[in-house]
Amino acid sequence: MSENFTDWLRERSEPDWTAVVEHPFTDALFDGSMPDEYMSSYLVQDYQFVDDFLALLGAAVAKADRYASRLKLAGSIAVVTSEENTYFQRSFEALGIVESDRVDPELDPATVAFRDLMRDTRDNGGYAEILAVLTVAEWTYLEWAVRAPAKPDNFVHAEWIELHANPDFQEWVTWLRSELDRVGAELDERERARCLRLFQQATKCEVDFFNAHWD
Ligand SMILES: Cc1ncc(CN)c(N)n1
Repeated sequence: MSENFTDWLRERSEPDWTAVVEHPFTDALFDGSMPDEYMSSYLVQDYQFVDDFLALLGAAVAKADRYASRLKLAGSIAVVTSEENTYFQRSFEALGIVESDRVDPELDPATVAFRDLMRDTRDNGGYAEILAVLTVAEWTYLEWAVRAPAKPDNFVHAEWIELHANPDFQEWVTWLRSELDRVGAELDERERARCLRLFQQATKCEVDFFNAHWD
C-alpha cells in the first residue's frame, strides 16, 4: 500500500465520514442555535459513550506492543478522567440534568450500537482493531471541531468545541493516526479488511449518534 493506512481507511468510509464532520448538529453548536433539549440529551448519552470509550482506551493500554505507546494512551486516559469529566459535571449542572440521567439513563439505540461495537472490539479485537475504533472517534471529533468559526458564548457549547479543537488534542489525533499507520503496515490483507470493517462501522455509529439528537 503506497498511501497511509489511515487515509486508506478514511477514503473508504465516505460518505459517512463527511456526514459526521459536517453534521448540522455541529453547525448549531457553532452558531448558538442549539436547543438546550438537544444538547442535554446528547451529553447524557455521550457520558455513557465515554464510559465505554475509557474502557476501550484501557484495552489499548493492555494490548499495545510497546511501553512508549502505553504511556501515550495513558496520557489520554488522564484527560478523559479529568478535564472532560469536569466539563460533563459542570454542563449537567448548568442544564439541570437530574442524577438518574447522569448515572443510569435510558440508552438510545445509537448509544447501544456504539457501546456494543466498543465492547466487542475491546473484548475480541487486537491492538490495531482497537486503534481503528479509537481513531474514528477522535479524528472525526477533531475534524468537526476545527471547523468552528468562533467561540460561542454558552460555555457548554464553547468548551465542548475547545476540548476537541486544541493543540494537545490535535497532537493526540496525529499520534493515534501514526500509531495505526505503524501497526497497520504489519497487517496482512485479512487483518486490514477487519480494521476497515470496524472503521466503517464506527464512522456509521458517529453519524447515527449525532442523528439521534437532531432532526
Ligand atoms: C459519540 C462520540 N464520539 C467521539 C467522541 C470524542 N471522544 C465523543 N465524545 N463522543
